[in-house]
Amino acid sequence: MTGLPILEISNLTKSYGAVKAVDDVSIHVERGEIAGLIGPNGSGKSTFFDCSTGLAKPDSGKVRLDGQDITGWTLNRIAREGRMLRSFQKTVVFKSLDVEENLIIAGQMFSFPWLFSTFGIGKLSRSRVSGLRERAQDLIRMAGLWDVRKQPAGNLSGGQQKLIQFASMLMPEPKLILLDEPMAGINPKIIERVVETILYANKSLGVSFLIIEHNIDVVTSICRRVIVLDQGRKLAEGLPQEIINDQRVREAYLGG
Ligand SMILES: Nc1ncnc2c1ncn2[C@@H]1O[C@H](COP(=O)(O)OP(=O)(O)OP(=O)(O)O)[C@@H](O)[C@H]1O
Repeated sequence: MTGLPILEISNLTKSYGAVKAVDDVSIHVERGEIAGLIGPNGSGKSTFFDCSTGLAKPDSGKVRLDGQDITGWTLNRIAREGRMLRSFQKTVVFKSLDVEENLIIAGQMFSFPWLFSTFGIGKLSRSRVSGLRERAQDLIRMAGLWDVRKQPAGNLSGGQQKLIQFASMLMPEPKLILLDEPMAGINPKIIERVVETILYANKSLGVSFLIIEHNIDVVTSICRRVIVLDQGRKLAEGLPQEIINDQRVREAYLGG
């Protein structure tokens, strides 16, 4: 992992009234890396994501994606032009559409946003859908959802819906994904599957990741480097093993 970082954020600051949610934080994500962002509740992790992905405007600081200054770009522009996507803590799927349709729609929204319907009749529409369907089916197999691919997403478990959401994010071939607590509220079997899917996307599809996660076992097993926030400031940064042995991190977050 050499060369320019895929994501470089410098001196990011964001206040809400008197609360300094993020206070002069600088971090980077190397190309091809899975990095973790951890810290206690209210330490500024989601605000940091919001300001990095165009959802909130930072008070100051710079965001560079692949060497390009994207500070001030909207969430949409960052997703489409920058190919940096983010997830939210709440899972969002099209509940009445089946798994395969969910993924095809996700690909459609990015590749052909000017066309109203993916599933409309017509030759162009059919060839467009067949390309998207092929990619969708590869991702569905990889996410372990093959047997339920024709079921409405709303009939599946919360964990399976998370997998659908994650696989949908891979449809537009992103360079970098920011995941906000991907393991929250899902059972250990699905956690294993989400981990495998992240590792597949990283190794086989070349997607870099920055992941907010409270499950420390997951963080230490998949992240190459971990950054710790506390009260809006960067408390520590290093290899997972260094981080879990760091006394400051233990006191602020890991429980002494
Ligand atoms: N929209 C907002 N308006 C006012 N205060 C906010 C807003 N968003 C966040 N905050 C405050 O900013 C601080 C950081 O919150 P943030 O949600 O970024 O932390 P977090 O580390 O993501 O927490 P958690 O792990 O609970 O999701 C908190 O004090 C929070 O109350």
